Amino acid sequence: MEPLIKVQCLKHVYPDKTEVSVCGLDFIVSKGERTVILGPNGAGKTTLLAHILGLLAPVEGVVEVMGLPPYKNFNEIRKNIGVVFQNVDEQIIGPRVYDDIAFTPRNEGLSKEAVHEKVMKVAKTLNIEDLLNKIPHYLSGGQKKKVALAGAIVMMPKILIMDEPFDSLDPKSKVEMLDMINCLNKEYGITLVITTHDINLVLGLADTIYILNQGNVVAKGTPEEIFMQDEILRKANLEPPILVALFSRLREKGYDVISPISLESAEEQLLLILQNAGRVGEGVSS
Ligand SMILES: Nc1ncnc2c1ncn2[C@@H]1O[C@H](COP(=O)(O)OP(=O)(O)OP(=O)(O)O)[C@@H](O)[C@H]1O
Repeated sequence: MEPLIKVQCLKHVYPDKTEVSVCGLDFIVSKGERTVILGPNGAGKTTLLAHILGLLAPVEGVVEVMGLPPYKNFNEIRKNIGVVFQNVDEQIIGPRVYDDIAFTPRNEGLSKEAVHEKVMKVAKTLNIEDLLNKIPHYLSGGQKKKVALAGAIVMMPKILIMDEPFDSLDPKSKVEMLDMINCLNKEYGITLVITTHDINLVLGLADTIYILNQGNVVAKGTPEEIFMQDEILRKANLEPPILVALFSRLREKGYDVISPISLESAEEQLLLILQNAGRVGEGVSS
């Protein structure tokens, strides 16, 4: 099956002559996949997203979304992609939250009733009905992210692109955002492409991870595969999630554990170790 997104050895030159390349492994995203892009500052993650969105045109290489070069088919491609930019202030434009979310459906010429139905549905999905009358400018950072997400998915796009969705969120809001994003993927089949520096959230978010470093796509794999590759991570200024690091230390000490992909899997394995040591239920305190 044709991938939804394909990028092969992309080269971009910004007006000030800064050259950015995303070469090495091909960047391929299939329908329904949750793809996370990791990499140090300046690796080219946002540049890659801008190409997928058709905001930039490559000097060399292939960028295709649904088989088409996005920059040449901007309107058609953008109908199928929702986006939440890193700085959401730049994308929230409505005088009230309701108008902001209603922007795209109104633009598409939907009737007043149809627009209202869409806005209310997405507000309910993201649990932001109480914000609809507010002035976006005065919302908190986390609320703004949710409003931007609502605007991005109000037309239920095939693909959702998010640049640093957890940036500046408090721990509880990060988990809420993570759950919302996963729900959009699970319930509505939306394909996800996400960049983040929040490595500890990646285990619960990614089917596939790509690592970008110094102009190259240096690794692609499942979280389990990626977080085993210490050398690649180190070179890209990345550290494995804390749970993965802990379990690799346990392995080094001879415990028969596998890298956990969730808190639940870590808990299960730790309880087993404690059970085998005969200490579960003893209220271990030392
Ligand atoms: N508009 C621009 N004009 C000139 N150079 C730019 C522009 N936007 C980005 N760059 C440069 O392109 C390179 C890649 O930047 P990009 O924002 O894609 O990296 P990133 O991986 O998203 O970084 P971060 O993790 O810090 O967000 C950097 O060297 C950056 O300075």
